[in-house]
Amino acid sequence: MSRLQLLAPAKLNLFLHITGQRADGYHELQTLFQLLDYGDQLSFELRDDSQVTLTPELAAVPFEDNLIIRAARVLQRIAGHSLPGVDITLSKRLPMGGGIGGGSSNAATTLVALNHLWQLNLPKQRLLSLGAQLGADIPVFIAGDTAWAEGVGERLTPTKTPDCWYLVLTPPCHVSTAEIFSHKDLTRDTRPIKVAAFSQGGSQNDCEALVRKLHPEVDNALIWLKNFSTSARMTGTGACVFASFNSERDAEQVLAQAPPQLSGFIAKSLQASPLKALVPD
Ligand SMILES: C[C@](O)(CO)[C@H](O)COP(=O)(O)OP(=O)(O)OC[C@H]1O[C@@H](n2ccc(N)nc2=O)[C@H](O)[C@@H]1O
Ligand SMILES: Nc1ncnc2c1ncn2[C@@H]1O[C@H](COP(=O)(O)OP(=O)(O)OP(=O)(O)O)[C@@H](O)[C@H]1O
Repeated sequence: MSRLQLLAPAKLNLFLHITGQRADGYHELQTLFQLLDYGDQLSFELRDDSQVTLTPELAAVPFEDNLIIRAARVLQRIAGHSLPGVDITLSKRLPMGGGIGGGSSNAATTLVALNHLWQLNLPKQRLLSLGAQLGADIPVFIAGDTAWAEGVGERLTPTKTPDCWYLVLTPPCHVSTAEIFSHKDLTRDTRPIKVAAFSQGGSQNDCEALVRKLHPEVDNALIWLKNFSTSARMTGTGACVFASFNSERDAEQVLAQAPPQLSGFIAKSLQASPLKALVPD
C-alpha cells in the first residue's frame, strides 16, 4: 500500500481538573477525553524520492515546527535507514488554539499512518511514548478511545460515554495553552476524584474562569450557549465551548440562532477513532 487517507478527529475535555504540578512544571490533571466524528482530513502518499512535503502549509506555523512534520521527523530518525518520501495533504477544519486538539490529532495520525506506510511496525506502547514527547494531548489520539485520563494526560482508561451530539462554538480568538498553564491565577489544587464519581454535575474545567477573564470572546460564547444548555462548558484551555444534545436536530436548531460573530460546528460523540485499526498491539 502506498496511500492512506484518514480523519484526524477532534476531542473535547468533558471536564478538566488540575490536581497538582510536577517538578518539571507540567500539570497533573484528570480529564475525560471525548473523541468526535469531526476533524481534519489527512492524506499520505509515498514518493519515489526521500522528500517529505505538506500541502497546504499552515501560514502561522513554520514547516519544521508543524506537528505533522515533527512527527514524520521522529520516525525518520528512528528508522536508521533512508525511507521513501511522502506527500502529505492537510484539509484543515479544526480551529487552531481551540482546545479541541487539532495539532495533537494531526501528529498522532501522522505517527500512525507513517508507521504503517513505512512498515516500521513500531508497537502501540512505543508510538504512545513518542507521541507523549511531542505533546501531552497526543497519546489519546494514538490509543484512539474516548478515555478517562490522568498524569499529564498519558495515563488512559477507555471509558464509555453517552452517545450524543455536541454543538461546539469557536469564539474568534486564540488561547495559548502555555500562557494559561503558566498563569499565576490558575486553579491547581482540585482534589482528585474517582472515575466512578464522575458526573458532569460534580466536575468543572479548572481553566474556564481564568480564560473567561482573559478572553471576553470566550465569556460571551459561554453566556450565549448557557441560554440553551445548563451544561455548556469550555474544552481544554479554550477557546472552544460546547454543549451536548440528544439529537442532531436539537443542536442544529441552536446553532442556527447563533449571532453572526459566533461560528461553530456539530459533531457526534465517537467511542473509538478510525485510527485505532492501524495501531499495532
Ligand atoms: C489542556 C489540554 O488540552 C487538556 O487536554 C492539554 O493538557 C494540553 O495538551 P497539549 O496542548 O498537547 O500541551 P503541550 O503541547 O504538551 O504543552 C503546551 C504547554 O502547556 C503546558 N502544560 C501542558 C500539559 C500539562 N498537563 N501541563 C502543562 O503545564 C506545558 O508546560 C506547555 O508549556
Ligand atoms: N498541524 C498543526 N495543526 C494545528 N496547530 C499546529 C500544528 N502544528 C503545530 N501547531 C501549533 O500548535 C498550536 C496549538 O494548536 P492546536 O490546534 O493543537 O490547539 P489546541 O486545540 O488548543 O490544542 P490542545 O487542545 O491540544 O491544547 C497552534 O497554535 C500552532 O502554533
